[in-house]
Amino acid sequence: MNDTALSIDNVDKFYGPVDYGVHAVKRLSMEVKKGEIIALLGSSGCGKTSTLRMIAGFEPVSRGTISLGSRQVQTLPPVRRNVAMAFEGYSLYPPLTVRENIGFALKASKLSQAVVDEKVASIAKLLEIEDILGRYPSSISGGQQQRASLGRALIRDAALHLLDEPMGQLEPQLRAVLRGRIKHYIKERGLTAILVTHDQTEANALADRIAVMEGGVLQQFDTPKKIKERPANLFTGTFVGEPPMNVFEASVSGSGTGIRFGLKDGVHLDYHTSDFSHPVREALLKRQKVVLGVRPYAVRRSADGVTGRVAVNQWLGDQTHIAADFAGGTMVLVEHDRTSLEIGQPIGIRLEPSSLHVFDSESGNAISHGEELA
Ligand SMILES: Nc1ncnc2c1ncn2[C@@H]1O[C@H](COP(=O)(O)OP(=O)(O)OP(=O)(O)O)[C@@H](O)[C@H]1O
Repeated sequence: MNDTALSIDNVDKFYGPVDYGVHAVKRLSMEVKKGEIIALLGSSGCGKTSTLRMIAGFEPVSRGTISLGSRQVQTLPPVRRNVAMAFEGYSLYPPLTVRENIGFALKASKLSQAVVDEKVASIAKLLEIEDILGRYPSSISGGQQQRASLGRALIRDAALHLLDEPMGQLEPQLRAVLRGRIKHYIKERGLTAILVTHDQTEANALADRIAVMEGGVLQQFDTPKKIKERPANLFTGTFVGEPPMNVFEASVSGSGTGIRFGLKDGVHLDYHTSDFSHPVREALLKRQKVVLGVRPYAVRRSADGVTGRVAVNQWLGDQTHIAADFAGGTMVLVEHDRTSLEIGQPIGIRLEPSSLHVFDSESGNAISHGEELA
């Protein structure tokens, strides 16, 4: 049985003439399995909405193919794709009430009015919009319109559900509650969904796999855990994770028993050759320059570490964020206890070899993550 819900194969999107206009999506290829929830994550302008709109059929594909199951759809109009979409701009029908807007999606399904009403009531309860079902779109708030649009998409029994920033207008507490409910709803029904977001918490909480995009290029397509632990390149490493990964340019040199990373301001990080596996050692010593990355949660304070000076010490209620001047840059540490460090105080900073992410200084591609080659 073919369990592929969606295949995107070498897709390019140009706004304006092909090869000369704005190149919004570049040679994108990805496959989504039935029942998966995928997040397209990236900063503004990275091409995620263009990708979603091409899948839905609202934007023509400049090159490449898009298939739903075994059906190529890139030339079909939206109505013939069997795709349900919740838009950023809501696009509810103004002359219909919220109840009619949500139920409208089931018009073609030949369900009895009683069944439609029951389904609408159930999705409205899930989205906490039961009290506005009789109102018209013009008389409800942006957040309510967004939930109505989401309800209209989720109620459908489509091959694919596309959700564009589905909770962008909602308050944080409501977002957190709805995230859980929406995920449960999608999973319970075995729906396949792609959501666009620039919020990594949302992507991590909802998605089975995250597609990280930047500059129209897919940077990495992996589980949230893999993206965090094994970022494919410097972009993904620094984009995903809060606070962001610390990065430092470094030279690499080896002696008989050691590997030395030389950072700015004469700072050296010395490791024993046995701290790295043979393939990692070989890959590192082939280079003269690399970029070292370490997550703030993985930085340790230790008397025998390299000296940094505290520049910021902030207790956030459940964790401390410390920023230290270190090797010509800033090293951020996250600790679980409240610390009493003074500004300007020297601290010893230790980077365990197992927590080091090493990237190629030219391509930005990952070379190793701790013990393992990337
Ligand atoms: N209709 C258009 N005409 C010309 N350029 C466009 C058009 N729509 C988008 N673009 C450009 O294509 C690129 C990708 O835009 P897209 O909307 O897909 O990004 P995005 O990641 O969804 O951003 P956002 O989160 O801000 O919506 C951007 O450079 C954008 O300016």
